[in-house]
Amino acid sequence: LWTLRDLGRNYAKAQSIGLPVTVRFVTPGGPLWMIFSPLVVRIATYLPFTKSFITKYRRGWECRERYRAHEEHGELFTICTPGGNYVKISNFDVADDILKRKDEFGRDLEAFAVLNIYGKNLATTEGKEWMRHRKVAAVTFTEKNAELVWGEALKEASQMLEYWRDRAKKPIRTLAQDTQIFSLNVLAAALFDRSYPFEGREESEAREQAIGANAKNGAFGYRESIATILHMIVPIMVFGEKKLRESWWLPKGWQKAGYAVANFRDYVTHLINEERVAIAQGATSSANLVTNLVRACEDESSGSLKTDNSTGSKAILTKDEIISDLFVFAFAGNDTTALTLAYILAELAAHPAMQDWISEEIRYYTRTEDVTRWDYAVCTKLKRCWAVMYETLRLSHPISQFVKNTGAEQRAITHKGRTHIVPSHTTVEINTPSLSSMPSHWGPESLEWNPKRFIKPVSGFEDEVLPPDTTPQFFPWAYNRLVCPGKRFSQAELVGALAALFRDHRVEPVPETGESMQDACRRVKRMSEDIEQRLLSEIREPTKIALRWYKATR
Ligand code: HEM
Repeated sequence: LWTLRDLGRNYAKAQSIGLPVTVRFVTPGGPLWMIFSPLVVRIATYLPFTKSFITKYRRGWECRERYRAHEEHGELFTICTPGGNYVKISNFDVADDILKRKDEFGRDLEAFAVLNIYGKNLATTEGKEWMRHRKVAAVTFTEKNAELVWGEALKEASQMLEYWRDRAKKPIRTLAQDTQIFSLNVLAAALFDRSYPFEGREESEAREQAIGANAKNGAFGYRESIATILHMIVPIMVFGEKKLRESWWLPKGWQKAGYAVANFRDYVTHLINEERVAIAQGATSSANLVTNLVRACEDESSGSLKTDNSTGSKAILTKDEIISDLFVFAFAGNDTTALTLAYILAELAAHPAMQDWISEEIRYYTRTEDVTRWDYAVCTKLKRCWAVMYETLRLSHPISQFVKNTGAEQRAITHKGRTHIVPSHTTVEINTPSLSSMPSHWGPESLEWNPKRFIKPVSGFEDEVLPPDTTPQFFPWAYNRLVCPGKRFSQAELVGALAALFRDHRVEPVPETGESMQDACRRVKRMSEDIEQRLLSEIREPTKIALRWYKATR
């Protein structure tokens, strides 16, 4: 009854906006629904007449429906739920207007509170506080750092390929978990300058058992800590670090998460102190993110080193804020890139001709198969690899919605000459899967995965033209003030991975019994675009994609 009362109230508010209204009986971001919806939806798949329920209620429906929901309800419409109203936007001008009015359509800080494990940071602040973090982030992600990422991505991807060819269980069904290990290792190098050899999940479990798994030490301490934190972020938020560590009655894995939080803090604190001493001694250092972040803060301070947590008069970030920002870089930078790489590889497996198309270009710019000799300058030359990355993000993006909130006041939105007043505390979501698939903008074949749409062929590789990576009509990394600080980082990582994997090798789906290769490709394409939203949007059943890597013959 309570739910129905809230739904009734919200319906009245939704109608006042003057946009078409559609009702959902559960709140998509409600914690209970987040936990139980996969189970509820799975049960529904076994029942008759549930197709429409599954289409609307399975989390991440926006990624599967793409522009079709807006075709049915209009470019702007309101979803009314018991927990609040959601205005969905699929119009470039309105989206642009909302993104520009950052102070009016701010972040839903409550939804982001989960990232405050180490205190407030770039992703969980607004206004002046956000500007302070943002200013430091802007000088932290340097081209030198992207170069470091490029080198590590090449190395890790070559090792991952070796694993897939020689050591992994065949056929390979671990695409999603392997790309996560890849991305975690690249992140370790970029953040801390620590290089880890690629190893499959089973290999690392065997190694852990051999050395006696302990979250507090071991050569892989940092990497395991961050992986554990990312995996257990919800229990960490609910119970807190101390309770997780001290509650014997909680599952062992949860206790381990408590130690992982402390472990990451100790590790980073140690590195920050080391860096501050290096600065005091005038030593030059590497371009990793810890170094860059600490140096950016020290440059702004009076020069006096602070090993305590005081802000002083000039230092821009305290030590805790530096730790929290580094954590959020790891959080924002790991799964986004890992999931994107999984999408890319699945799409490429389903489109063999595109593998040849990018390989041709990679071979043109790399004269040797020794990846350690591939200069960072090669990265921006591989336009076809960039096009593959763009096209995949266009159709399958790990962050499907730009979620904004009207905050304490009502806000006006103008659409096609009509002004709509959106009440206070209403969520406004820019629906990118719809914007990036509308046939009116992308053409009648908007749902086809075709990277060539991003390349203007002229004559020869050197003259091919690639559009910018962010415009108001295509913004996988957001744009203007909100642009992702890790944009270059992720581009170097993804293009590096593609170059190392596809120069001399190809991947193909392993057909099921009685299935032709063509049908297997179609199935893999379908599965790679069957997306479900967990924390981010990801392939719903990645283990059902079976792959095989082989050396290309020429
Ligand atoms: C394919 C990979 C990636 C994609 C598609 C991506 C996309 C985005 C987008 C769209 C936003 C804006 C979100 C919003 O305003 O609601 C964002 C923000 C952010 N991204 Fe990325 N990102 C990627 C990789 C990375 C990496 C590798 C890092 C860091 C190592 C990173 C760090 C961040 C941070 C810290 C923010 C928040 C910025 C702020 O609040 O000012 N991202 N990203």
